[in-house]
Amino acid sequence: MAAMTWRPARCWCPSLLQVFRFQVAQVHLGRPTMRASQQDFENAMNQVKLLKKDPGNQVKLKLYALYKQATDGPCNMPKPGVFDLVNKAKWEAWNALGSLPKETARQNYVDLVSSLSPSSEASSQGKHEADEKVQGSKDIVVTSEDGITKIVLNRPTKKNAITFQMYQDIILALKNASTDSSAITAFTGTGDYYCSGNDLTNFTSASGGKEEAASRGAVVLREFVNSFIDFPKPLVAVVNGPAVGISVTLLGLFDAVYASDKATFHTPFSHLGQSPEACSSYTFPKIMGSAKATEMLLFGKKLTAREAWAQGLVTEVFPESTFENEVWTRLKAYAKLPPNSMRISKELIRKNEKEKLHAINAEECTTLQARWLSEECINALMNFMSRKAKL
Ligand SMILES: CCCCCC/C=C/C(=O)SCCNC(=O)CCNC(=O)[C@H](O)C(C)(C)COP(=O)(O)OP(=O)(O)OC[C@H]1O[C@@H](n2cnc3c(N)ncnc32)[C@H](O)[C@@H]1OP(=O)(O)O
Repeated sequence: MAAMTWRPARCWCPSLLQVFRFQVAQVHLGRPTMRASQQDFENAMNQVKLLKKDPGNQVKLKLYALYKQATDGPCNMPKPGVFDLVNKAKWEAWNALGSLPKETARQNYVDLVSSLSPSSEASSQGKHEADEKVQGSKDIVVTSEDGITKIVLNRPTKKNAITFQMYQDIILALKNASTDSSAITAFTGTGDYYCSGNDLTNFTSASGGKEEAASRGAVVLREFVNSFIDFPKPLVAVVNGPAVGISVTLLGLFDAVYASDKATFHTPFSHLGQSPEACSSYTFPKIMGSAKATEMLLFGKKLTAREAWAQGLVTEVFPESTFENEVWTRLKAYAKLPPNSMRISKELIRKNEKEKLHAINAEECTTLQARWLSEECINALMNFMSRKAKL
């Protein structure tokens, strides 16, 4: 293979790549404790698929590089284009391993996978086994009592950012809640955040090319938002803390929004090279007027709970100290009202716009699918992922 001339190209995110090269160099120097068999290697590959906790992008790039080195040997692919940021990061990772022998790469891969805390994974798997059987993942917890089905975003270490699995779990939870014995369905978050929106690694960690990931994302998003448009029972958001992105835009499809006074409401779509979703391109101007909607959806103005209340996005703001007690006491009382009457009244309020909302949702998803492939968006996602990588 012709020696690859390596020019110190202007890195799109030098800190991430430098950190990554440094880490890969460490792996390169790693001395295999024993020679991993092919079976060990295959077992390690299967173990990666079972990891419950996302190991982060640096580790995933390292795993990718060691896998390629162990199976294909030294990097033999042409360097991707400057704007193909994700594949360029993967190419850099592999190329950084140089002439590391296949056997050593295989052993390092096995060692790295086994270091991703399999014991704690096992205990957490045991601990959440029951939950996952019910909801599909431990990150969405659904309970039903006092006439209220509560759907809880339960990923506090990641500010309740929504993964692809969580989108699916919420769709299922709403489907089940629409026919269960509860009168009201409520959403809330665990920890200090309500929700920090879409998990920004959803696309960078997705298998297949970025076009496939964007297409799949648009399909999931459209189904996800439709499940809110079509939900037949009173739907209440209990906003326990800061809300970002899709967790804010969805509020236009809720029937009531109760917020702690520590909650904030932020839709940084332009910053992310993205565009509005969850019908907010229609509901926000309708709720707060086009100028206030522009400040949020285009300029990314973050609102306090009181500002969101003044603009009609929030129904009522409660002091943090009494928020949980006041809101759940009120919802338990509302849940005792005749459920069919509430459902029929909601249908009267919403039926005239359902078709329009479905069409708006479809258009927003098509627009977003293109935005996710834009350089603006890819750069923004990479910047987010490298913002903590410091040398
Ligand atoms: C099917 C696809 C549907 C797509 C629909 C379109 C939806 C669009 C949106 O929702 S756009 C909005 C996306 N969200 C964001 O841009 C927020 C990004 N996060 C942040 O800005 C900050 O994390 C913060 C302001 C929310 C909190 O900051 P801070 O208090 O400093 O905490 P950390 O940043 O350290 O966060 C702790 C931990 O959580 C991880 N994390 C937080 N938010 C996200 C996220 N949205 N995606 C992925 N990961 C997130 C963060 O990386 C930290 O992880 P670490 O401890 O570093 O492993």
